[in-house]
Amino acid sequence: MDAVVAAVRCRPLTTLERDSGCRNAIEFLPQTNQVLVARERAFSLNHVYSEDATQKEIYDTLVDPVVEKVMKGFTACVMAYGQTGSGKTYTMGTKVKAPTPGIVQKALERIFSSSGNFEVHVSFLEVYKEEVLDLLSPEKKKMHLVEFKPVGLTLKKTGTMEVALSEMEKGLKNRHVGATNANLHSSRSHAVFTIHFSNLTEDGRCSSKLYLVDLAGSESVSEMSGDTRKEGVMINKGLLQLGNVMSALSSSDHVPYRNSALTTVLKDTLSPQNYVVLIACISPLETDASMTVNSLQFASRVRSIKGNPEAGLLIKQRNPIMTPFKVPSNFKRAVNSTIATPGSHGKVTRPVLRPFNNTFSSPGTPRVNQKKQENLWPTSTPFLTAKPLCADPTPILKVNAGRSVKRRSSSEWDSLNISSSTIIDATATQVKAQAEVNQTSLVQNAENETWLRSVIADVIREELRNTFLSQTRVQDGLSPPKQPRRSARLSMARQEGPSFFEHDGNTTIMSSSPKEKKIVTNSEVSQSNPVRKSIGPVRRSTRLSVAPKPLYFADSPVKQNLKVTKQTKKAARLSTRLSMLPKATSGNAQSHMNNYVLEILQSGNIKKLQSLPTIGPKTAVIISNHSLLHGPIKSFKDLVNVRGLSVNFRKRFLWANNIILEDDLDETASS
Ligand SMILES: Nc1ncnc2c1ncn2[C@@H]1O[C@H](COP(=O)(O)OP(=O)(O)OP(=O)(O)O)[C@@H](O)[C@H]1O
Repeated sequence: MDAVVAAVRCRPLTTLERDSGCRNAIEFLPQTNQVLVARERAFSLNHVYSEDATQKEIYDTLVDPVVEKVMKGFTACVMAYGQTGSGKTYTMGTKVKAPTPGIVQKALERIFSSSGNFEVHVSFLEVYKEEVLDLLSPEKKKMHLVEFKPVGLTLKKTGTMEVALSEMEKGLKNRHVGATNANLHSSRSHAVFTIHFSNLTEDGRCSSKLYLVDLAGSESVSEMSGDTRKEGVMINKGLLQLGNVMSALSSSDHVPYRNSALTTVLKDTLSPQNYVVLIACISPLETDASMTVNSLQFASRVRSIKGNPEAGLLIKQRNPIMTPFKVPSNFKRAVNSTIATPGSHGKVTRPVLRPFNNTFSSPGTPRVNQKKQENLWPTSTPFLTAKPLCADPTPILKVNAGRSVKRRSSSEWDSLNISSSTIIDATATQVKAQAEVNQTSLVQNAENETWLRSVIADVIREELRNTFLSQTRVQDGLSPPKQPRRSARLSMARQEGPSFFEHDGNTTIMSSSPKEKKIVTNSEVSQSNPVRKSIGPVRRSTRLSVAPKPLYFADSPVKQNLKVTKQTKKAARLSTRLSMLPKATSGNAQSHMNNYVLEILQSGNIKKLQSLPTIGPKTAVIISNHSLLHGPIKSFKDLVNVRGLSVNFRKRFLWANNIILEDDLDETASS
């Protein structure tokens, strides 16, 4: 059987739809596994099921082979995708008291009817507004994702099919359901019911999982308002990212699993090394043809993924000890959120020094609750860490890479003249720079540990001095000196110039300000501090952070304050696009301009359409699908009739493209 299978199932017309004269716009060509939408667009998939197909037929031909594979140790996923009200929940059977047993019920029946020594656990979660909720926990707790896995997800051991189904029904009562235009009981979240199967053989335990996913319906949010609209936006976001993951899997690109909660949760299973079955559920209505085309495009994309689960299983068997490095979940979260650099979502793998907690957090990263961080440090972590110095007078310096944690003895600290616990806020840019410079080399070179200690001791001494001075001021009845804010301190440091040293191989420039720059040779440096000799060149980011402001800012004071926001970027893009379009100066030129834009609209070419302002990839697809199904757009007025575009789209489009219509002028004049 194929590793990745894409199928389509069409629901029948309801009695109401038939009575109101709706026509079926879908035709099936079962011999060639093709489906034809509105007699215009044909899609070829692995299986096609017309409205007459039964639940049993779908399970037997599509899902049963996958369940067999799961019982042999493979991981698999069966997903129902489609617009709202197209029959996803019906097909999967994820409904309380489902009228006909769906895929979930039949898969459980198949598993529990098999003989052998095995264990089954089930879990049930939903992704609602980008949050992952455990449906089997009584309080429906929100879960955090660590290493792509929801931490603390409830697993229920089930010995019979009835118990497993009752667990699912319990979870379904917790699921978010609401009414939409298309469905009175519409699922407003993506539901993931997972069967964890463990085969207890003589050789040991062989575990696998079957993910049964009832996705929320893709929908056009332009006709929605309030909370439903917000839900719709989130649903579409998850589905869009799912589409991106599928595209990346089919083209062997980087797979952006982390871009949404849904794809993060499904990361384990959405891989060419697993079995994936996608059922695109479609509506037969002519009015839904555009959404149907979208669903079938998604299914075609999935179909093009080439998988090899046999190889995946081989890898799994060859590497049985793949247990990941385990650290407390909240520890990982704390560390990841603190040291992440802006724009990066990846796990931090390099050693990181954080001697002064929160002081040098990078812009945009949330600060971590200091109380929470206490006692979170495991004895062996891949991070080089120093415990926040504020709470403890004997800071712990942990240096990893196989070394044990070293705690400074009290006599050592006495020799540093540190007498009491002090709140240390590392005000010196020097420490940040030195710490960053030595992040890597510190781990590799044990000598540097001594140097780091001396740096920290320097700062502690400095801070003690400041504290002492401020205390004296208080005793003398004076208010303590105010500490400038971190941003102010950084900018002051930048203006002063490098307050640290630069290293260029032979010489080291040491200076406290640009005025008193002193160049010393390496030998001098090593005499004064033998450890510094082994320090590598200063990182570029560090040099930039301490460098004086660029000179060209001096000539243009306005530039200095200019913030590049999203809006300014967008405005700049828009003006560039506009400048590329021909300018309408006279009446003749205006009509020329109108025709030019209309021609692009009529072309229905997605790439060309996107060259017009206000048309992005999504709008381009909507217009292109409209042209395919209803013929090319005849005039700008037709934009109002394109399903999926917002009410104000035409107005915005005309304005942005410099289009002035005579009718509009007449209207404006009369009003
Ligand atoms: N193949 C089918 N045969 C008979 N009835 C069907 C079929 N598919 C769907 N239906 C009916 O259509 C209605 C909508 O189906 P369902 O709730 O499964 O849609 P959905 O895609 O899950 O919608 P949503 O995304 O809003 O949750 C239900 O009343 C269901 O019974």
